[in-house]
Amino acid sequence: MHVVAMGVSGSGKSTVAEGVVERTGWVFAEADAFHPQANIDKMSQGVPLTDEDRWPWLHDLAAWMAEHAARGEDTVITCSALKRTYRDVLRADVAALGAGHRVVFAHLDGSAEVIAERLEGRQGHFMPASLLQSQIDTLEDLEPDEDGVVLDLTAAPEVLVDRVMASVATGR
Ligand SMILES: Nc1ncnc2c1ncn2[C@@H]1O[C@H](COP(=O)(O)OP(=O)(O)OP(=O)(O)O)[C@@H](O)[C@H]1O
Ligand SMILES: O=C(O)[C@H](O)[C@@H](O)[C@H](O)[C@H](O)CO
Repeated sequence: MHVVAMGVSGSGKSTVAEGVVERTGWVFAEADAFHPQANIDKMSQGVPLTDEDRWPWLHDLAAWMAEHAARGEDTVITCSALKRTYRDVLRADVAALGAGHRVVFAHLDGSAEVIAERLEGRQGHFMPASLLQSQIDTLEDLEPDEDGVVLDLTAAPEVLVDRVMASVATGR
């Protein structure tokens, strides 16, 4: 089982992913830790990443999940995973290991206003609130054939973790 907490910057991915890790003890990674410094510098300067900036990063994350999957370990990651094609990359390496391995996306979804307030209240993070609009413009919702769940990001973190665990428990 591999859970990807997805959504735009400030949507609550880290909060939910950490809650899932507390409950399950699954191996955890923040996608931000996989960005090359050039990507972090770009975002810090308020410049949105391009597809070209994101592909190697997404492939590294997919490989990381599959390495753990191959050892029989479950994982939880945070990753914006904004486009369908990005999620296709994230799923691919684990899927190649065969049936029985799942990558479940948990999309933290909500209004720009609530997210902007959260970003403005947050200290010490490289991602400026000014990039929120480009994140929203880039976001493609989960499609019906994708294994995942859409969550209302205004719910309490414990409720969000309950929903993720319920969708993980449901076979696909
Ligand atoms: N369910 C929630 N209810 C209320 N506040 C929340 C909730 N989830 C997260 N927050 C707050 O919103 C802010 C952003 O959350 P968080 O860092 O988890 O988002 P993120 O999607 O991981 O952001 P980024 O992608 O920029 O790292 C934090 O200050 C966090 O405490
Ligand atoms: O795809 C992207 O543009 C990036 O992943 C961003 O979403 C940030 O890394 C993240 O949201 C900040 O923590």
